[in-house]
Amino acid sequence: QRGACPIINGNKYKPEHSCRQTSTMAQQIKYLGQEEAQHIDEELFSEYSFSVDQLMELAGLSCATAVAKGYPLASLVKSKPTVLVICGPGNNGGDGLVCARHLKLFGYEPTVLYPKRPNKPLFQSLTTQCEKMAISFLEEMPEANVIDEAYNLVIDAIFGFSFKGAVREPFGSILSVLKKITVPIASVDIPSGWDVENGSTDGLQPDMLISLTAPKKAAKQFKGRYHFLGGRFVPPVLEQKYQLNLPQYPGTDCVYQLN
Ligand SMILES: NC(=O)C1=CN([C@@H]2O[C@H](COP(=O)(O)OP(=O)(O)OC[C@H]3O[C@@H](n4cnc5c(N)ncnc54)[C@H](OP(=O)(O)O)[C@@H]3O)[C@@H](O)[C@H]2O)[C@H](O)CC1
Ligand SMILES: [K+]
Repeated sequence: QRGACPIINGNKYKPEHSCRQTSTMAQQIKYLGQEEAQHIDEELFSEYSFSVDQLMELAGLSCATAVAKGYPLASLVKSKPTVLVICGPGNNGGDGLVCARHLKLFGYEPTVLYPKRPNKPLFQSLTTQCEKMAISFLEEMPEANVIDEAYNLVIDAIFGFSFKGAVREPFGSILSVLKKITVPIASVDIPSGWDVENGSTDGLQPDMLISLTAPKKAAKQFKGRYHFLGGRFVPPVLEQKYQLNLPQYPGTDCVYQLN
């Protein structure tokens, strides 16, 4: 069923409808602006009483699942199933730590670069969980040729929907290296360094994008091979309030392939 119909009829999608039938009444999935994404996030915590770590766990699991679908273990070209996970200073970085842990459980060999660590219990716990699962942490960003030789792919969990302005160090240098690598990049929620609404013409060009909750406007500029939707935690009332028109996730899957 997945991808059979490009027009999505929110949670009222019925498989027996043909595309011709649904196109008259269906609406496309919504692409969120920066403020709207932040409002939804805030509402999930305040009105709906979710905790950050609950949603981060589901977001990170979605990312690991999308990676496993796009880059199955059997398809990897290096002798070991190595993955470099680069984590930023906010919740996007937290998603990356959760993703690394699930990738390890899925049989990958993740290594984490986490150069700016917030002094908060949540991020310290996520770091400890990774360390206790024998996931190693790098001290510094490797050169582009080293990444190409050592890793099958890179997970970009540096910045998400709160990114604004010119990139500050050390992330400017990290992004410059990422622009030079040839192994695929999978970006969590937004390709890091992209304007959340307008994208970027000379920024990263990830091979995979995993949009969380709903795609952000920048995702319209995404030209990579795989666009997944993840973060299957939105209560229907909230979805309706913001008219997200989310697709029906297949069965019990935590990701939906948009293209
Ligand atoms: N509802 C959901 O879908 C959920 C999504 N999750 C993930 O959370 C991120 C958004 O997380 P947030 O913490 O709000 O923000 P970011 O991770 O995008 O980044 C904030 C940090 O980045 C620093 N920052 C911002 N701009 C720059 C810049 N130009 N240069 C360098 N650093 C920058 C910022 O630093 P400040 O000094 O400005 O504070 C922050 O440290 C979302 O995208 C999802 O991935 C949740 O996991 C679950 C719910
Ligand atoms: K990102």
